[in-house]
Parts: sequence; C-alpha cells; structure tokens
Amino acid sequence: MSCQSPIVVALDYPTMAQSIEMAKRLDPNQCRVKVGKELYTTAGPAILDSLHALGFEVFLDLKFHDIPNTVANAVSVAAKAGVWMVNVHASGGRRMMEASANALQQLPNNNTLLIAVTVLTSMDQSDLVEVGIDATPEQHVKRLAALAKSSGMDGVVCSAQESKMLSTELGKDFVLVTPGIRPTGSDQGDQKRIMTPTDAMAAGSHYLVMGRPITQAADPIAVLTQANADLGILI
Ligand SMILES: O=C(O)c1cc(=O)[nH]c(=O)n1[C@@H]1O[C@H](COP(=O)(O)O)[C@@H](O)[C@H]1O
Repeated sequence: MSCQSPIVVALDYPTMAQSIEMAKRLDPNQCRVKVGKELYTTAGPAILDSLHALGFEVFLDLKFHDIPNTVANAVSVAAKAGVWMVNVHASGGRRMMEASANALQQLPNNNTLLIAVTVLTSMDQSDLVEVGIDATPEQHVKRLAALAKSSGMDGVVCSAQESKMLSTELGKDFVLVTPGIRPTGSDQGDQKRIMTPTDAMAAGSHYLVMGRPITQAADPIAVLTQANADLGILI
C-alpha cells in the first residue's frame, strides 16, 4: 500500500551509514524518503536498493539539467532502478523535458513520476535578477510550470508559496512537490520561500519535502509524527 503521508524526508547525509541509520528509525507508512546529490554522490545506486529493501518509496533528487539525450537517458536509468519520483530542471527547456517524458513512456509499466524543478526555494527576487531573470519568483515559477506541463511532466518542484496559484492555473492533478517546509519555530537555514506543513497542504501542495527540521532535530521521529498529526494523519 502506498504511503498515506505527503511528507518526504530528505536524507541529506555525507555517508550511507548515517542515512540508513535514519531510514531504519523512520517508518515507510509515515513518510517517503529523498536521496539527493550529497548522499547519491557518496553512496551511488546501492542506496536506492537499500532504501527500497526497507520498504520506502524513493524520490531521486538529482535535478538533471543537460542536453536532451543525456537527461532522457539518465531519467530512464532512474526509472529502471524503481524510484518513485525523479526530477529535472525545467530551465533545461521543452526539448529536454519532452525527450525525458518520451524516454519514460517507452519503458514497459513505467510508474516513476517525472517532475521539473522551477525556481529553487533558496532563491528570491534578488537572486533571479543576478542570473538575468527580470520577473518575480511567482511569475517565473508560473512560466516554467506551464512549460513543464505542456512538455509532459507529471508535476513541478516549487515553493508552497506558489502552490495555490499553480493549482488554480494548472489543475489539481498536476503534482506540486514543495521543499522549504518549516514547522513554526524551526530554523529557516538557506531557504527563502518557506511555509509550514499545514499551510502548504491547504495551499494545494501534494508532497512536502522536509530535511533539516527532521534530520537535525533532537528527536526526528517526534517532529515527523507531530507534522503528520498536524495534517490529520495519525499512523
Ligand atoms: O528538488 C528538491 O528537492 C529541492 C528543490 C528546491 O527548490 N529546494 C530544495 O530545498 N530542494 C531540496 O529539498 C531539501 C530541503 O531540505 P531542508 O531545507 O533541509 O528542509 C534539500 O534536500 C534540497 O536539495
């Protein structure tokens, strides 16, 4: 049975041992897990097998951004490894996203969700200006999300601050994956566009990515259980 909670715990650790130690404390009914650049660079594909063996659905967050052929082949390998979700950068453009979507369609019985990152949740308007984008984060997210949808993506990564707008613009079935989730009182860190778990779900997010508020907590399981309880999920 698929996990009932929308929470995806980011296993951002420098060693495989630390990530597995945390995964063993977590319950696959209480959350999904995310493998990002730090963990994948140290552990390689073996980490996916280990997390699958523990019963988790895994979001492979490598944010592919390259030429269409390279990205299409990379997402295809990820899907064959059985990950639940994989992502690419929407700024890679239509041809890159279409090639990726086509690559997954050619696989027999593909179930992997293909998601495009819009504007990183660590960026605000001043960061966009510096990279030559003369738009607000909301405007740029809207443009990239529309492009992602028409290029065959299942959904986007955005901040929960844009969830309401995207849900209205692109429909409730277009999957909204939102990092930058911060329970009240938790440290913002390097995130700029943040929201609490409850507000994010009310705004229309489908999945909530939470890293440090859980992994750096004195009692990670208590924080996760409280976040689920706040969302009305009692496991
Ligand atoms: O694609 C992502 O997961 C992602 C996109 C984004 O815009 N912002 C973002 O924070 N993330 C990831 O989500 C996680 C957030 O972690 P915390 O800030 O520790 O909760 C990290 O693993 C990031 O790599």
